[in-house]
Amino acid sequence: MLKVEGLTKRFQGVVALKDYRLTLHEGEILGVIGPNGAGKTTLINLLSGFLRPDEGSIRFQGQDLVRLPAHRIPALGIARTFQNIRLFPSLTALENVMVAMTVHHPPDLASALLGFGPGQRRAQALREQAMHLLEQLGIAHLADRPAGVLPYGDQRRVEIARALALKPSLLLLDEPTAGLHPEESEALVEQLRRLHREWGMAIVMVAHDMPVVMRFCPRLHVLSSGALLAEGTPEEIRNNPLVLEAFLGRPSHSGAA
Ligand SMILES: Nc1ncnc2c1ncn2[C@@H]1O[C@H](COP(=O)(O)OP(=O)(O)OP(=O)(O)O)[C@@H](O)[C@H]1O
Repeated sequence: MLKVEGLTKRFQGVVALKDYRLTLHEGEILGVIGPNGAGKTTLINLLSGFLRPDEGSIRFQGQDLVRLPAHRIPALGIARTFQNIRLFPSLTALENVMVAMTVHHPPDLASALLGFGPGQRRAQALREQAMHLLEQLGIAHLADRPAGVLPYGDQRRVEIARALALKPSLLLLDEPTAGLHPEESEALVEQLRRLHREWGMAIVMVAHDMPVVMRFCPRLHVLSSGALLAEGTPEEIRNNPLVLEAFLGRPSHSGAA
């Protein structure tokens, strides 16, 4: 469903991503790991259309994403979350999810969703779908609370519910467990696993949290200084000397643990 070739992005003198390639199949889960500044968020920004590459191609279900205007990408079924959560803080959790649904619906419904204009019956159906998404993430009881006052972990869940409201076939998660306690991370990963089983969307998850990535992702890419350093199963990555060196910042044969 996704084929990326030769993807390169520079910021002034910095090469944030260079010559990156990826083939992702329907329903596949890929974890992307790497030290700080390795290019992980840049990759998510490129795949979601937030950034344009300097070189390379991104083909998603046969379409060339690089040539499409960024605002058309969510409607194709690519949804993302952000490392630093970006919700509308004064809208309720439910409203945050409903706003995302307007991507697939015409403006009259968008206004109905927000409480005015025609299309109120369809709006009611979508309200129920949004509620169902909050239920699946275990936060239905928070539907009417302003998103900005929710605990961090619940804001992450609202963000994931909002991404799912796009009915994505590709979900891009940027550090979904950042800032969560280990038990919270565990619970969120369990919910993601269930959602993946039910929905079957492909997922690219960028994360620092090794236990989470290793448990959730059957296949990993390791980025280092913008380059694809290694790929493989969690087991292969764990035993790869290049990866140890990139993470520890010294040769793995130095005897350092
Ligand atoms: N908008 C930007 N302007 C200038 N440089 C940038 C910009 N975005 C990223 N960079 C640089 O590109 C490189 C890759 O950054 P990126 O945020 O993709 O890394 P990362 O792997 O996500 O890091 P972290 O784990 O710290 O979030 C870094 O050197 C970063 O400073």
